[in-house]
Amino acid sequence: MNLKEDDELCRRALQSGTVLLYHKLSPLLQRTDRGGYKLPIFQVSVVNGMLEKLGKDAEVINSSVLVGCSDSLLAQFCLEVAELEQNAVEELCQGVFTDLRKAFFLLRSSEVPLVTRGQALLRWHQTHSYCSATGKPTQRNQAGSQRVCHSSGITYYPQMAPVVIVLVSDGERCLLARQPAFPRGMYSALAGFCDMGETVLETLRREVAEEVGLEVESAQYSSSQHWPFPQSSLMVACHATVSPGSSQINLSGAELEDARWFTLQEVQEALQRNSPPRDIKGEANVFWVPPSSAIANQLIQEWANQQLKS
Ligand SMILES: NC(=O)C1=CN([C@@H]2O[C@H](COP(=O)(O)OP(=O)(O)OC[C@H]3O[C@@H](n4cnc5c(N)ncnc54)[C@H](O)[C@@H]3O)[C@@H](O)[C@H]2O)C=CC1
Ligand SMILES: [Mg+2]
Repeated sequence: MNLKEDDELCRRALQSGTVLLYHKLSPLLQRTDRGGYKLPIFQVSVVNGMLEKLGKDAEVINSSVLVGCSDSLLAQFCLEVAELEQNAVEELCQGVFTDLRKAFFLLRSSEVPLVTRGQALLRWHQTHSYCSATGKPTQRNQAGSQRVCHSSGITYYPQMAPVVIVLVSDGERCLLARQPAFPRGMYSALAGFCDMGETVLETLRREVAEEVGLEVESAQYSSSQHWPFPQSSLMVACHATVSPGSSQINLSGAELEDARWFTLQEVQEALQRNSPPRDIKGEANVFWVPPSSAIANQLIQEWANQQLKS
């Protein structure tokens, strides 16, 4: 917390901290010996060395934004290097800048929260460099935890839009749906943004009614997750039930391409597949679910475990 409030302290923490690199909001990933990918976290001295080799001003490092603190209490920062030559950075850092949606599937679940938080903060800075009241430039503090317009006195803080994501069950089956933009074969839980002033339960009931025409009987909170798409959301994950007698799906609006009830067996098979399945080529109809780093996967796992118990 002190690092957010105290510019000088934060500047010092940066000198001994670690940095994640992004190029136009795509994080740098490195290949592992086992053919997978990992998220490299660089010592600031390494990034400074890289800047020097590229003939860049050492001041660039000061535009890093504080993302968090490691288990060993080292401050962690993220840095947008869009002004540097992408290939040159990739070569020097032995990595590849990778679209975040792809990185989601490539990284371990434990690496995902950090990489998404970094991108969300960098994106927020890029889109809040002007005051929406005066149109004048805003100034960030050293940590990048706020921006101030000195003309209007308004302080801006990074924002998240609340979203409810809900796995609906009729007791025997669970309801999963797909949007046209989803990768082929992938189905997920229903989701929707909270309207201004709504409670989580009101959003949940409205979204289920709007998207699939069902009336929720009961609902229960499960957990939450930060989600970087399309801007920055706080996903509030819930389970809900509908009465088995009123489970007729009625797709409405253009948002969903399909919504279906899936049995426990179908869901278990999907959970065991890779996300996305490697053998997807030619198999247009193979059903799979979001990867374990997505909260939808966690809801589906919880539902399957609950069904197995009962
Ligand atoms: N983490 C996960 O496992 C999953 C995450 N999601 C995410 O949940 C979010 C919401 O799901 P949707 O079904 O798309 O929402 P939705 O059902 O509310 O429909 C999206 C529409 O809502 C409107 N909207 C209202 N407030 C908005 C805001 N603050 N930002 C953007 N659009 C807003 C827009 O017109 C947009 O086209 C998406 O960002 C999606 O990526 C969805 C499924 C799984
Ligand atoms: Mg939706």
